[in-house]
Amino acid sequence: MQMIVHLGENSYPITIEEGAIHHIQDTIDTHRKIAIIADDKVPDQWVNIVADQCENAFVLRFPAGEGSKCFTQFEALLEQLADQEMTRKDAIIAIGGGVTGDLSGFVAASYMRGIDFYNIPTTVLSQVDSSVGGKVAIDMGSYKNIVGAFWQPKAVIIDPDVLTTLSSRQVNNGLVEALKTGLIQDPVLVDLFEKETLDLPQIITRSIDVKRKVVEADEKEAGLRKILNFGHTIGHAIESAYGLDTYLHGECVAMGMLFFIEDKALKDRVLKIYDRLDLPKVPDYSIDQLMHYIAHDKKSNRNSVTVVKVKSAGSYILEDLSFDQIRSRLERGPYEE
Ligand SMILES: O=C(O)C(=O)C[C@@H](O)[C@H](O)[C@H](O)COP(=O)(O)O
Repeated sequence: MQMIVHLGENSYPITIEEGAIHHIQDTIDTHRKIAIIADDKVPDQWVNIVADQCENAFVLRFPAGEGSKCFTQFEALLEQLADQEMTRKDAIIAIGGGVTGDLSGFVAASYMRGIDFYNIPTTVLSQVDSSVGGKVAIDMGSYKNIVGAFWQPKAVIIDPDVLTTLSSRQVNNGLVEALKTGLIQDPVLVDLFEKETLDLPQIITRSIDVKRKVVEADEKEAGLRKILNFGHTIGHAIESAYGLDTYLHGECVAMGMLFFIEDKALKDRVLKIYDRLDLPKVPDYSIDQLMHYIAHDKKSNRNSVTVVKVKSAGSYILEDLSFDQIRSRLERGPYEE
């Protein structure tokens, strides 16, 4: 199936289809020089399938992990594009997860002030969320996504078949972003997490459809798009406080959501889903340290931060909380009502 993200001249198609990786020419102009960027954990088989369909491609690998979303890696990739004499007419294809998409997308947004960027997500997290919407970024030290741009891809190709090479931890990590999407916008998506078997293609399709609509309504996060940050205010802070490679992004978002689910029955439901997904418990934390990171959140103002709360599945409340109010939320802890 195909969906279009309607953004005027930045509109693009999203293909969601088993086997889609075998016919990328349907949405990618492959008759030009193409830099394929993937981290070193993306299996060769996926990279080769894509490279073999391009007329003139070269592959750039970088070390897997959040640590690669840094200035050094960003610069190294840009240098390699220049060494390969990439021009403004050429393009980048990212194959991988959220880190690969964020980093390669920011390289694409920056090289010669912007070249075409295509995303072929190969993790659940990137297939349900990060590949769509054009947020591209690197981290600065332990501040997450603090340097970046909005740079929409020209096309996104989602092939659920490529998920077969992922570890179950990676699958579950990604599913958290889909659960997040359900909690803020789509109760049926939440129900899917309680079925006997998890229907991944359906979870992906429903998540991306919500994401597409939110991005169409608010591309640059002036208002509504902030709801996609449910769980991220405290989640990003935990991710930073524990070192960016201790917990996975989705695991931290799961922890962060608990602080702002404001209904006991819903929280119990969500905790059962967390058990099923084998997610880690919220570790001990220093409130001062988390507050330090929260103050640098992109949703922060001078003394407050916009947070997303959920009282019933499929609906959100956007609220400005003072730092003191956030502090008392942290004092109460994630498991209290
Ligand atoms: O696309 C968005 O908008 C999101 O907020 C999706 C988030 O799940 C994603 O993790 C995003 O990268 C975080 O955004 P940030 O603005 O807090 O860096």
